[in-house]
Amino acid sequence: MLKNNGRHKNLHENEIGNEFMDQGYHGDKYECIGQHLLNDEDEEPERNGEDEEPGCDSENEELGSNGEEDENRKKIDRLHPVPKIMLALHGKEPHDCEEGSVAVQESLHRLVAAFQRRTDRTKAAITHTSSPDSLSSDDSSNDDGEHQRRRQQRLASLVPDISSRPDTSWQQLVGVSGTRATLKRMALRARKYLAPSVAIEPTSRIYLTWLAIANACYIYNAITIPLRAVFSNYQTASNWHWWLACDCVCDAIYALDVLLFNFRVKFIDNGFWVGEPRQIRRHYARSRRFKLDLLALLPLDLLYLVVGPAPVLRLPRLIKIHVFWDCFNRLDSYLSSPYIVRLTRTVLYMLYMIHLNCCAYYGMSKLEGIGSNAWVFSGEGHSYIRCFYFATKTVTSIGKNPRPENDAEHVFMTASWLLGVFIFALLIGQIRDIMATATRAQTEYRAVMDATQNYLHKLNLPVALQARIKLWFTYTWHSQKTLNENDALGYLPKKMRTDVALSVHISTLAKVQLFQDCDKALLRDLVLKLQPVIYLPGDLVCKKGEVGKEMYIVQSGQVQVVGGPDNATVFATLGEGCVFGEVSLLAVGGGNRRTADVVSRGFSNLFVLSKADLHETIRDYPEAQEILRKKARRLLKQTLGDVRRRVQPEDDVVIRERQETPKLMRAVLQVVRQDSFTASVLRRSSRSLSPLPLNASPCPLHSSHASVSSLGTQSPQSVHSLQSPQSVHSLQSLSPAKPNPAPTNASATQYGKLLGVPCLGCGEDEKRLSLIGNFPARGDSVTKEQPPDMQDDGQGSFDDAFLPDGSQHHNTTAPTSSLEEINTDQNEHQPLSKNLHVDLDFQSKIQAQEGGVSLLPQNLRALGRGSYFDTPTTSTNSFGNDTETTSGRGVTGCFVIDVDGSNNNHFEDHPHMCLFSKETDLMNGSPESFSSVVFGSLPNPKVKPKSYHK
Ligand SMILES: Nc1ncnc2c1ncn2[C@@H]1O[C@@H]2COP(=O)(O)O[C@H]2[C@H]1O
Repeated sequence: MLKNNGRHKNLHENEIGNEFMDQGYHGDKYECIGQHLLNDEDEEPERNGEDEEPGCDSENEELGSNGEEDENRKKIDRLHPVPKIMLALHGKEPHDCEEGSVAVQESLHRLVAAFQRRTDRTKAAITHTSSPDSLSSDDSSNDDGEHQRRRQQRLASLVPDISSRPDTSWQQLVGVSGTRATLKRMALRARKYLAPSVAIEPTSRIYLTWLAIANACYIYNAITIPLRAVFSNYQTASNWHWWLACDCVCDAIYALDVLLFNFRVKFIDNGFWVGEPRQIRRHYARSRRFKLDLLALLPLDLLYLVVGPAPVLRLPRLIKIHVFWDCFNRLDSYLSSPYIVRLTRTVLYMLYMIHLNCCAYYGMSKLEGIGSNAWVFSGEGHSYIRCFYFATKTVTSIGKNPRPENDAEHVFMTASWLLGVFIFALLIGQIRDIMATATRAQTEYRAVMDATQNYLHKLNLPVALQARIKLWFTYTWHSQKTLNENDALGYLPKKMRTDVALSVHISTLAKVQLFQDCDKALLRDLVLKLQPVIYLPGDLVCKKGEVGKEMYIVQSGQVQVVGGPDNATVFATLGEGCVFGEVSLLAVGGGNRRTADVVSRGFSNLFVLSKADLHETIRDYPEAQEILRKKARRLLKQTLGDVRRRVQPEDDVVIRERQETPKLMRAVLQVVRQDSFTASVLRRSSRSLSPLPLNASPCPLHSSHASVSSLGTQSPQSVHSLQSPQSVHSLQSLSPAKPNPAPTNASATQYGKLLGVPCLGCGEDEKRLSLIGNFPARGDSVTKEQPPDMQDDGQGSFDDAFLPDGSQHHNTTAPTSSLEEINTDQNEHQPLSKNLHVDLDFQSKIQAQEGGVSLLPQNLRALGRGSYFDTPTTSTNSFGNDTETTSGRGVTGCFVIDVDGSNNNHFEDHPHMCLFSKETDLMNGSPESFSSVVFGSLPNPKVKPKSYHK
């Protein structure tokens, strides 16, 4: 039992020792824990004195201090009693296990003693190296209590640092200099690597470092052995012990290479890395390399004792040439510029050949006698330099050498020239190849760029465009050193290409919200489909209205989402990791058109993802679809919001000042009967005339339904005050930019006709349109910037084109029409009021229709032509599925359009819009043909549709 206890003790001691030795910093952590434990006690003033006894600094004294050890033991007993569970596990009662617990406690006591010893050393080191003021106080002060407390505090304040900054605190705590600490760390690491049971990775840095060391020894031997053997003036009796020392070091490294490294280097067997030490040893012992290594270590140098210091005896050391090759091969694959490694190796070969030739020449000269004839070395100057010069001229065949005079000299020269012709030429060729490979990408880039420029030149393209193309080439080359990144990875298996692409672009892709929120597999699926593209400053990446076929991720640089006149309004600036172009790709707005222009701000590197690739991939990831859609909807909403917010302040004017009533209207007013309905309508519709009192109207219809008001000079407040069911409602102007032109003759005629509409077309049972607007000039637009169907609900409803408060969705281009609504029904008014703001971008709608997106039929359906124009019409309405006969050719026509997008053409249920066309029919005519567009509602919502189809 006692023996066992002793074994336990040793075991624990060893463990503790190993822990400290192996773990370096961790050991310090334990110190801190120990210190912590002790600090609790140290806080008590009466104990301070004990801790700071002079004996604490001395290891031996401390160990020998039984009193303190007992004290520690008590502390441990208090803090760490032997756990009952341990006793239970051993099936013993506490009193039965006294001996066992003694062993454990012994170990713990030793552990604590070791902790405390080191802690005290550390404390001493810290206080010793602390600031001068603390030092001075050390010297001067005798009131230890205060000083010790401060030291305790300082020490305690270091504890968190110890855990957070292993390296520096480690150095601080052990009080060693940086170099010593580094050396110690390296030694620990080397020890870890060189532990007998540890296999070494052949690609590890430590093995590569070792190979470089062994290679240096090989090069030393390769150069010095022939040199010392031939040039007798290099190794002399006075310096040969230095050579001997160097030789011994190299031999030791050779031996270590065999024993420490080659017996531990992993190898591949049957496609598996073998790391089992016994197998590695067996494998190396059976290898050819082991035999060569042993041969290289042949201790012929021992013959020095017999024949004296003859460097030739070291020739076997040159057998280890595989170390040289191995080292360069590994460096080749390890370094980022392998060409430098290859070039170095080839140049070394060449220099070594010249070196050997030089030694041979000097050797021959020595044999024949220095300066004995014109061919041999004359003995003048530095022997090695002169011989090296001769050898260089001979091997490269470029120098004029002295003529050989005997057979041996002829043989020597012939061999040298052959060496030069074959081997040297080969090496020079190799250098050329290495250089060509190193610069191949650049050569190809130049060739492509030159060819492109020639072609552009031939095409006679504008110089500016040519310059941009050149700029693109230059920037692309300089930023990624290739014109097509994917080319370089073409030979790799797909999985590996994915890994490469992921690791290359991970910094960007990690910022893409989509990839963060979705299945990680989505990223892998998509990454190879991302095509890198570079855009130059000002390049248009997406054009509003174009069909979206790709979406983009910003890799670097910035792009701007712009809109408004001259693209002057920036909706958003998108940087690295941002995704754009997905709105049209996912048809979130109901169409596949780009909703905004996107411009590259500077040089931008983008990833492009085609529609097909996106759909193919996210088909399997419904959550990704949802995220993209949500984001697209949000963007769409935001863009619309931006458009609305950024409209010119003038556009916000709901009611503008009335313009003067045209003369023609006044003339008409004069000729019609003043108490007629026409006169009443004209007055109400006029810009400046006061309407007659409503009850003066002879028309029963209007007396009961229409409350017409001249709103020309009313303030918005007054408009609101008029909003009774029988009142006229708001007047909207979409056109601040252009004043309403005075009607031309033609339009004046129309205008006149229009003004006469209610009475001309009005039968007793027929209701009329009582809305009159100003005529915009031909070709003027009354459009909105945003097609109404591109709303975020994806349904394309017109209602979504309006702000929640029903305020106007303003045109930012050049709206011109001033509209006036006369409504008789408050309930009717509300939706109509909205509809007055409807975006009527006919041009874009018709384009959209041509592009295959049926926006128009869904939202604008001509339901009928007004009967108040006398121009015959012949065409048939073909909006949507509606087959009603409507519309017509001719000068003008009135179309009542259902604008609520419900495809419901019942007048009773829906507000309507009246649209006047000057020429041709609405559907077949070009958008420019609309000379005027006015909006309005029916005075009587219960009117029958057929009333309008006369
Ligand atoms: N307000 C905005 N903020 C950020 N991006 C936008 C905004 N509006 C539009 N976009 C992006 O610009 C893109 C233009 O093309 P898409 O309509 O396909 O998709 C659009 C969105 O991705």
